[in-house]
Amino acid sequence: MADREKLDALSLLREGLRYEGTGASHVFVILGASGDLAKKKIYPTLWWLYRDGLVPEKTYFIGYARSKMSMEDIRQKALPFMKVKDSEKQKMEEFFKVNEYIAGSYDKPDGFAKLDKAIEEKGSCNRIFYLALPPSVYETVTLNLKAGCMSKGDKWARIVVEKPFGKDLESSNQLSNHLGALFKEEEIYRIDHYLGKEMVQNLMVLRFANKIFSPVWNRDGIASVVISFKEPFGTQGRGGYFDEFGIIRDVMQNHLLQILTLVAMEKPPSTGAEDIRNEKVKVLKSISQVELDNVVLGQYVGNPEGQGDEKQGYLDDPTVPKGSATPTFVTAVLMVKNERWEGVPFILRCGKALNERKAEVRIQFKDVAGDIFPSREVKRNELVIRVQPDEAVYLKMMTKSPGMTFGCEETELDLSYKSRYKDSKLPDAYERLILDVFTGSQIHFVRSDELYEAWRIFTPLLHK
Ligand SMILES: NC(=O)C1=CN([C@@H]2O[C@H](COP(=O)(O)OP(=O)(O)OC[C@H]3O[C@@H](n4cnc5c(N)ncnc54)[C@H](OP(=O)(O)O)[C@@H]3O)[C@@H](O)[C@H]2O)C=CC1
Ligand SMILES: O=C1O[C@H](COP(=O)(O)O)[C@@H](O)[C@H](O)[C@H]1O
Repeated sequence: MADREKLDALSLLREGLRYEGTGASHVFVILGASGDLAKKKIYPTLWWLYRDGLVPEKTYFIGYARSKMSMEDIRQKALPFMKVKDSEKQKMEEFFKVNEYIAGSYDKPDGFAKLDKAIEEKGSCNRIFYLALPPSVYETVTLNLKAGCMSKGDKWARIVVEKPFGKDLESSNQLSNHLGALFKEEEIYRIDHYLGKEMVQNLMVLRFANKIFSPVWNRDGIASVVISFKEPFGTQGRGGYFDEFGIIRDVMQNHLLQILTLVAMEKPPSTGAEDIRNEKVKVLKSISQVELDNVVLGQYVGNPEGQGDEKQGYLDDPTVPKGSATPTFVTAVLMVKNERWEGVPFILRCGKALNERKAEVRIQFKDVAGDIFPSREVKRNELVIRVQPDEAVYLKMMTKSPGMTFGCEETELDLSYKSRYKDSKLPDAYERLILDVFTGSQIHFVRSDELYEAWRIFTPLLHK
């Protein structure tokens, strides 16, 4: 991490923890520590934050799951994803010294009593519980946490929940009601990792810190908005999970819809979490349920002439049930029915096993009225925000073809991060979000009413 960014993150950390007294220790508990997300994302992220001095002093980490494993086993599973340099080996040893693992069940209190005892041994501390678990066990686990593992005295506890937050409006409401009965909203951190991505976070700055965009950011200036996500690989053995959920629940209802809200919302009164989330909810409320007529669904098939994985269709994955009709691709048109956006289509598209990895937002502006150029070459302006790979913002615009000619041509005003910010290393989305959990910032987390609206928009389609 570049020095400037590290300083910013450190000041954020200090700011967030300012009122908690010095020397308060923190315990970060990973429930489901034996699993895929834990090894690929959570342990590596905790290590990067620890390595960069971005967790509070005296922070301890406890893994919890049913499997009889040792901390050494967990370490071996996570190491391939941790990107440890030779020069960091000593620091990594220190990191694992403040890690431990406890085996226990999810549905009985004994394991949670053991967990609480292990936390208590660290002294009076703030507690973060990260549910890296299948949603089927959220209810029992949170009941047990509430009953036996909450912080004491003036210390806080925060619960981090991974998507999927339910399967439709009804199941999501059930989960929300359950969590709402146990914890206050400010204790619940619903992660949508797209909210931790650099260019998704940049949307608000681009929109609200640039005078040039505000007069045209509406139905008078914009013809359409396309938000897309493409991945070049298929289910890769995650077919069991994916087939139950499908691409709409996996990507569109959460990641793409979150991006849409940031593109379409009104300017919030401040950058406070509640102000921003209030505006996001207002936009969602203006979106009507998606109609089947406005949707195209697809499922990838194998290419017999392709290379390697390309030969495999969705139904060739042994973890996918035979004959499944689960979509792996979807395009849907959403309309935001308010004064700013009436008539502007928001086209969301996402798919697995496509030709490339790309996520981007394309804002297409309207035609220039009364084109005076004889060649009729004038094309619409387009503002593209490339989320990944190679973060960039570029504006497609017309310019005079250089030289004697008076013709026009399309060109780009290009802000590519690789060339403009050569020395910056952008943190991973999970790094930002876990740091936010420590500092208590919910700006980039999903509030329960946002979730309600998101499911309202997609549930009828999903049921069809
Ligand atoms: N993996 C990923 O890339 C991503 C995952 N997520 C979400 O994160 C959460 C965790 O995902 P992931 O790590 O892949 O899941 P896993 O299937 O790896 O499950 C995590 C752990 O939970 C326990 N577990 C698994 N199945 C059950 C079950 N049926 N009943 C009780 N316990 C079970 C296992 O631990 P043990 O048996 O030791 O108790 C397992 O190691 C999920 O909500 C997922 O949707 C979100 C984004 C990406
Ligand atoms: O949440 C999910 O996101 C990933 C894509 O994340 P990215 O950060 O690599 O773009 C997707 O592969 C997965 O199916 C989905 O559950």
